[in-house]
Amino acid sequence: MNALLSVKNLQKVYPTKVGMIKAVDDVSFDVAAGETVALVGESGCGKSSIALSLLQLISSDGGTVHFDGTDFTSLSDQQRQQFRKKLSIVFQNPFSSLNPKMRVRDIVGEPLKTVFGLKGSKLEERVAQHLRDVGLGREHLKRYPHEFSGGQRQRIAIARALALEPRMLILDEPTAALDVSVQAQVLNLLKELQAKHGLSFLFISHNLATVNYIADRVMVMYLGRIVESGPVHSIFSSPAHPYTQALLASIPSLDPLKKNQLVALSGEVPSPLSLPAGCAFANRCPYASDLCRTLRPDLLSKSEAWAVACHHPIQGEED
Ligand SMILES: Nc1ncnc2c1ncn2[C@@H]1O[C@H](COP(=O)(O)OP(=O)(O)OP(=O)(O)O)[C@@H](O)[C@H]1O
Repeated sequence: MNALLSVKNLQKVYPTKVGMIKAVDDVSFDVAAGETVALVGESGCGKSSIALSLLQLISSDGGTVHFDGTDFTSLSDQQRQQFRKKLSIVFQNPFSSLNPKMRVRDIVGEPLKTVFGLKGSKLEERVAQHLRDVGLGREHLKRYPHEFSGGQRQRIAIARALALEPRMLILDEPTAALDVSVQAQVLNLLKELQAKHGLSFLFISHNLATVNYIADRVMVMYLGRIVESGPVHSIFSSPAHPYTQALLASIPSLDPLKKNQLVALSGEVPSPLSLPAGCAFANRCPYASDLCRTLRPDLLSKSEAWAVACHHPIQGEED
């Protein structure tokens, strides 16, 4: 696979008054051009820390992030600004991510002005074109964010992210704050835009039904580490990691039109301040052995595109 984004051994540690939190621990993955890779896991497992470290919006504490062949972590701030054009982010909450004092024309136009130097009618034309791409019209140019619904605001955020003509979008729970019917419309819009512009997506979500609908591959995270990764259709029909199995069992349906947020699994999640020596999932795992409690399993290939970090992976029909 020819990777557009290649992350190797990424680390992110937060020093706190009571100790160090390893939010991202030795995470490696690739995203190919045009591919959608999803990152799922319970709250606090480190998904946002990965997204922010990829863009170096927070500094990472180890590892490399190559985008289009260049190591993002070794660039100067100025060089990084250039690169952020190619790798953009859309945040979860369209109510807080858009400046309430700016008109849509300026929200979408600002990056076009500062980066491409557009002004006057050329700028207005380009903004109108980006708005059209996300299903909004010229009549919206002069309006402020509070005049729009949640779904429309997320469309504006997407138009802004696409204004710089990036090759990849990081989508951090892009539909979580929206009504279910609107979620489906935004997901379909993202798919359309992906096909039109050949975009890659890193799609961060709590919602497995949404992931099933939009992603090619999925990475399941638990306490800072990837515990299973591979094609969505394989993993969702026959999960190999007991944690993935438990996540899938906790949702009633893989229909993206149903509200399918992850529910809390039984058993206590270990404190990120003092992780156990062995597998971090062992205390919640029905299959855990003494080996699991003492030796942390590595993420090993199960088949060409499928990897799992478990001493006792669940055997599926394909095995
Ligand atoms: N600025 C910070 N200072 C200290 N700890 C932090 C900070 N940001 C995140 N953490 C901790 O790092 C861990 C990973 O958090 P992160 O927000 O990346 O997880 P997440 O999977 O994105 O969660 P959510 O789905 O709730 O957004 C958590 O234990 C969290 O409490």
